[in-house]
Amino acid sequence: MEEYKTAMNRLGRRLMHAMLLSLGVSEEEINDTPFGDFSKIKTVYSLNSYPPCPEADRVLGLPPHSDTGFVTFVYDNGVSGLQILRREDDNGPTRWVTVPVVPNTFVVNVGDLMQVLTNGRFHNMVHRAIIGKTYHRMSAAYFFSPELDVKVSPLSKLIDPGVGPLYKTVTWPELQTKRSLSYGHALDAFKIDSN
Ligand SMILES: O=C(O)CCC(=O)C(=O)O
Ligand SMILES: [Fe+2]
Repeated sequence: MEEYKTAMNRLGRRLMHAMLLSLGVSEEEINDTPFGDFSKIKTVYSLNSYPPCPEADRVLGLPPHSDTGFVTFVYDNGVSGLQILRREDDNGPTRWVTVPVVPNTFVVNVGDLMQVLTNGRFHNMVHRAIIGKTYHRMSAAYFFSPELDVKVSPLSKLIDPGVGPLYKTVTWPELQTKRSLSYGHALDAFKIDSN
């Protein structure tokens, strides 16, 4: 387990760095944040079990939500069931799309705090888990979030000078509290109105 944790942390760090570098944030600026070297990152590992149900259409495995941290890696046992909410676009109205199962890969969910950190450049992903009629699905989610005392705000490089930050400074527990009140819309409370 320790070995797995070390490997996952290395992967999470590489991913977060790659995401920020892709937006033009320098390695130096990333290392200036309280989680650049990952010393202030908190990880949570959660195992989910979704047994089959004859009336699968009438139940949900996990209700719609966005993860509140930075990023989440999801690994499953090869049974599909994770769905993401696609917003209305040229291909159709707002709809649930099943994430295809690709063996030996992780699905990465972008969480609320990544949206804050990148000032909305990366967007959180609303998702849910459905239940199958026949197969038992299991998944393992590895969450990367800041330590409880870390204040997250948009990186200055990603703030448009004419507009200012789109989100207030927030800690993970503050976001979690809002989440329990308005499931799936926790971030709304921390948006800065540009008017
Ligand atoms: O089981 C899944 O695929 C999703 C799990 C998930 O969204 C969560 O644990 O937050
Ligand atoms: Fe989730």
